[in-house]
Amino acid sequence: MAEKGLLLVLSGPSGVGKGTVKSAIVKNKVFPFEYSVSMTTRKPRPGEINGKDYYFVTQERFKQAISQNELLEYNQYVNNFYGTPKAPVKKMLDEGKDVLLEIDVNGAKKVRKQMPDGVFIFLTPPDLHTLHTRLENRGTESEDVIMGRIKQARQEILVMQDYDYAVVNDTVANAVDHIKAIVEAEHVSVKRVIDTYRKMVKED
Ligand SMILES: Nc1ncnc2c1ncn2[C@@H]1O[C@H](COP(=O)(O)OP(=O)(O)OP(=O)(O)O)[C@@H](O)[C@H]1O
Ligand SMILES: Nc1nc2c(ncn2[C@@H]2O[C@H](COP(=O)(O)O)[C@@H](O)[C@H]2O)c(=O)[nH]1
Repeated sequence: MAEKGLLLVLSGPSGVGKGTVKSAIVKNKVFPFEYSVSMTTRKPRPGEINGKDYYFVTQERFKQAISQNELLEYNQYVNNFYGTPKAPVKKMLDEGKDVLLEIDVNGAKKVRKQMPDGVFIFLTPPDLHTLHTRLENRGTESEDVIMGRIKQARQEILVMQDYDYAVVNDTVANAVDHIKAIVEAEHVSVKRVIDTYRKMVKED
C-alpha cells in the first residue's frame, strides 16, 4: 500500500498572501503537492480561471453540492459560499500525493474534526495595517468589502492557537522557506512513520 499523502491546510486572513505564497512554491518547485480547487458562489476576478482557481458556481449548484454531501467542509465568508469538494481530496491522498487546502479558519476547524492528521498552518501578516495595505494594493475588492475582510481578520487571528504552525508572511521568500521546513519535518514525523510501519505489519 502506498504511503498516504499529507493533508496541508493553509489558512489566514484574506489578503495575507496565501495565494501568492502557494504560487511561489509551485513556480520555484519548492515541493510537490496537489491543490484542492474549491467551489465558490463568488464571481471570478479578472484572470481567474474556472476549474483552476475555483469552480465558480451558482447558489443553486452550491446548495445541491451540500445536499448531496459532496463537500468536505463549506462556509459562508462575508457574502459568498466556499467549499472543498471531498472526493478529489480523498483520492489524491490515497494516491500518496500531498494535498494543499487554502481555506478560511472556520473551514479549517471543520476539516480538523474529520481529518485530525492534517497539518494546519496559519499564515499571518506582520500586522493589520500591512494586511489592509495588501488588500488595497491588490485592488480586487471595494473599500466596503475590504473593511468586512479586515473585521473578519481580527476574529481569525484569535484562532491561530488552534493551528500546528504559525508562519509570518513578511516576505514571500521567508514564508516559503518556513512552509518548506514544516512539510519536510512532517514527512518524517514519528507519528507518520509509525503509522506507515503499522500498515506494513498489518499487510504482511
Ligand atoms: N510578503 C508579501 N509582501 C508584500 N506583498 C505581498 C506579500 N504576500 C502577498 N502580497 C500581496 O498581497 C496581496 C494579497 O495576496 P494574496 O492574494 O496572495 O492573498 P490571499 O491570502 O490569497 O487572499 P484571499 O484569501 O483574499 O484570496 C497581493 O497583491 C500580493 O501581491
Ligand atoms: N471554508 C472555506 N474557505 C475557503 C475555501 N476556498 C477559499 N476559502 C477562503 O475564503 C476566503 C475568501 O477567498 P477569496 O478568494 O474570495 O479572496 C479566503 O480566506 C479563502 O482562503 C473553501 O473551500 N472553504
